[in-house]
Amino acid sequence: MRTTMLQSIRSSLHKSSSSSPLRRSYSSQSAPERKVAILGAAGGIGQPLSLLMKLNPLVSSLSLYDIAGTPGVAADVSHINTRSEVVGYMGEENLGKALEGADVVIIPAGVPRKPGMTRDDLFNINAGIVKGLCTAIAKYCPHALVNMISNPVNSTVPIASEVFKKAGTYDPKRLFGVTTLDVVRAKTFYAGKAKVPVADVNVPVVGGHAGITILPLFSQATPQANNLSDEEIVALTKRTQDGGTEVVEAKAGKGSATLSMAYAGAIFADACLKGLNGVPDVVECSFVQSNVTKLPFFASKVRLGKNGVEEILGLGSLNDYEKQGLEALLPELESSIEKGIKFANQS
Ligand SMILES: NC(=O)c1ccc[n+]([C@@H]2O[C@H](COP(=O)([O-])OP(=O)(O)OC[C@H]3O[C@@H](n4cnc5c(N)ncnc54)[C@H](O)[C@@H]3O)[C@@H](O)[C@H]2O)c1
Ligand SMILES: O=C(O)C[C@H](O)C(=O)O
Repeated sequence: MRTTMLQSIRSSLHKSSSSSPLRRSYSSQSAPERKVAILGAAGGIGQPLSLLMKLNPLVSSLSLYDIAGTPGVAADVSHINTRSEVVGYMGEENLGKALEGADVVIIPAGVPRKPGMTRDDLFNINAGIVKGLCTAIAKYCPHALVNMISNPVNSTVPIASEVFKKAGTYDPKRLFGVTTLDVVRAKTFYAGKAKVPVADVNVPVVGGHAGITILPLFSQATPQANNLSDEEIVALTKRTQDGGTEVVEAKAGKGSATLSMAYAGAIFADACLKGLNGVPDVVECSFVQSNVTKLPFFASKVRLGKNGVEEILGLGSLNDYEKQGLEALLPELESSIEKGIKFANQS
């Protein structure tokens, strides 16, 4: 029973756009040494994400950093009999050690929403946290792939890019806003409505990670469902855009999505590791520096490789409803990006 459950979690983490025999044998037999650092590891997302990364056989060293609570989380997770060595680091004086040699840094550090708040309401606290952490990344592991989870992602990713530019370490191929939870939600909600097996579903989600900037492209969903009305597609779109708020309200003041986010973060980090390891055809949606629209950052499908972003895939063909959604999201996304850039340069 125990083995079966572990196997199924692992196989879910390892399932991706291509499941060739080459990939299966590669990941299980000859995975190189990889260090993953989680910043904010003792938090609501950080703890289950630490667990999921401990289950990932592509990780050889797991570095858990937070301002408090990491010794306990690290001791706990380290007893799990999987490949990675786990070390917990607590306090700013230990941040450098936590980051040194990291291949992938995942950042879920910062405050979450309460009911009635927007993600942008988190800016005042989280912008400073992200800026500090990215300054340390530039110093201690400038070549790591950075997976930004902290909200507002539409602004924290631009903040990170400016910090790295100032430090002279910016490589746009290595900076990612994690929007995987939007994809996870779109898949779940679509499968439920279209009555198709959820494991077979793919839905690209583009734009950004807040409200209307989250644009699921159900016209490109597979398997294609012909049984959904326009009204149902509108409702699915809105539910995907409001998925975070749905959880915030249900948690009634006790935070935002943590478990589903940890799952989504683990999927995205796994994709980054596979890309680094040379696994072909690893494609995930992510908020990255982009030429897909007139905006400097945009989420779309991205092919991951040995240097991070290998190729930014276009939007594909959009129907009229999606084209309207795209036009509508650009001003809000632009101002969130500008806010992040301005913050990084003035403070
Ligand atoms: N991208 C997404 O899809 C997505 C989804 C869910 C949540 N989030 C965001 O993730 C963030 C974390 O959410 P949570 O529920 O885990 O919050 P949480 O409060 O439970 O945990 C945050 C952790 O960050 C730590 N922290 C604070 N300042 C730090 C610093 N300077 N260095 C290192 N760690 C620090 C805290 O000690 C805490 O353990 C929030 O900003 C939330 O909005 C993003
Ligand atoms: O909604 C939030 O505040 C957290 C996160 O961005 C989410 O989408 O669940």
